[in-house]
Amino acid sequence: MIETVDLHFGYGDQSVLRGVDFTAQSAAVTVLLGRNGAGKSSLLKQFNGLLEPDRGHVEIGGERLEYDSDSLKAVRRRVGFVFQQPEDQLVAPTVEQDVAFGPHNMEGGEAESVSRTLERVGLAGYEDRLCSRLSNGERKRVALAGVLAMNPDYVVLDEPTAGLDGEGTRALVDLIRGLTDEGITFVVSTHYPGFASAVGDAFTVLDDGEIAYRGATLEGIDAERYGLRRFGV
Ligand SMILES: Nc1ncnc2c1ncn2[C@@H]1O[C@H](COP(=O)(O)OP(=O)(O)OP(=O)(O)O)[C@@H](O)[C@H]1O
Repeated sequence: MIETVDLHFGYGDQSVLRGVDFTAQSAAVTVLLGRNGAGKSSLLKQFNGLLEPDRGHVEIGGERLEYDSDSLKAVRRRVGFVFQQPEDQLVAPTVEQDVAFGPHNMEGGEAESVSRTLERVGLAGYEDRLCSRLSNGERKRVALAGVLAMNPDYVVLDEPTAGLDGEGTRALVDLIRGLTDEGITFVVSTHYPGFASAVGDAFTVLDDGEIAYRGATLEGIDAERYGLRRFGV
C-alpha cells in the first residue's frame, strides 16, 4: 500500500499539493485524475522520493519514506516510476541494453532476465532493436520493461496513454491488468475517464492540489468540473 499523510508540497512560493491524504491499495490499480496542473505528477513523484514533501509524509508498505541516499536507493528498487515521455527514461541504444541498465546498477535484490521482462510487456524478440527506431507505444513498453526488470512491488505510470492510439491504449489496459493479477500495485495518472474506468480499481481526483473525489467508480462524476476529457476505450 502507498499512502500520503497530510502531504504539502510546493515549488518555491507556489503551493502545489495542500494536505493530500492519498491511498493506493496493494495489488490494485489506483487511478489519479485531474486537469492540467492539478498536481498529479508532483504527487506521483513523492512515491519514490523524486520529490520530498514540505510537510506530511509518505508511507510505502507501512514504512515511512526517508530521504537519505540509502533509503532512496531502496525505495526506488521497490517503487518503479515510468515517466510520461519515454525519451526521459530510455538511456541505452538497444532495447536489451536499456532494459538491463537498471538491474546492472542494482545492488542486492533479484533482477529479472531481459528476455523474460520483454515477454511480459509483449516485446519478445525485441532485444537487438534500436530504441530510437521504436514507435511511441513500443518505447513506452520498453520503459515499463526497464522498471519491471527491477522486480518492483509498486509501479507508478505518469500519463501512460499520452501519444497512444486506441489500440495501443487497449493493449496497455490488458498489460496493466495482467501485471496487477501478478501482484503489482499500480498508481496511474490520466486525464481520460474512459481509460481510467477500463484500467482502474479505485479513483482519486485531484483538483488544485487537493483531493476532490475518491471512490471505487467514476460513474456520476462531474468530468467538466474537474477538467477531465471525454474519451472512449
Ligand atoms: N519543476 C517545476 N518547477 C516549478 N513549477 C513546477 C514544476 N513542475 C510543475 N510545476 C508546476 O506545479 C503545478 C502542478 O504541476 P504538475 O505537473 O504536478 O501537474 P499535473 O496535474 O501533473 O499536470 P499535467 O496534467 O499538465 O501533467 C503546475 O502549476 C506546474 O506549472
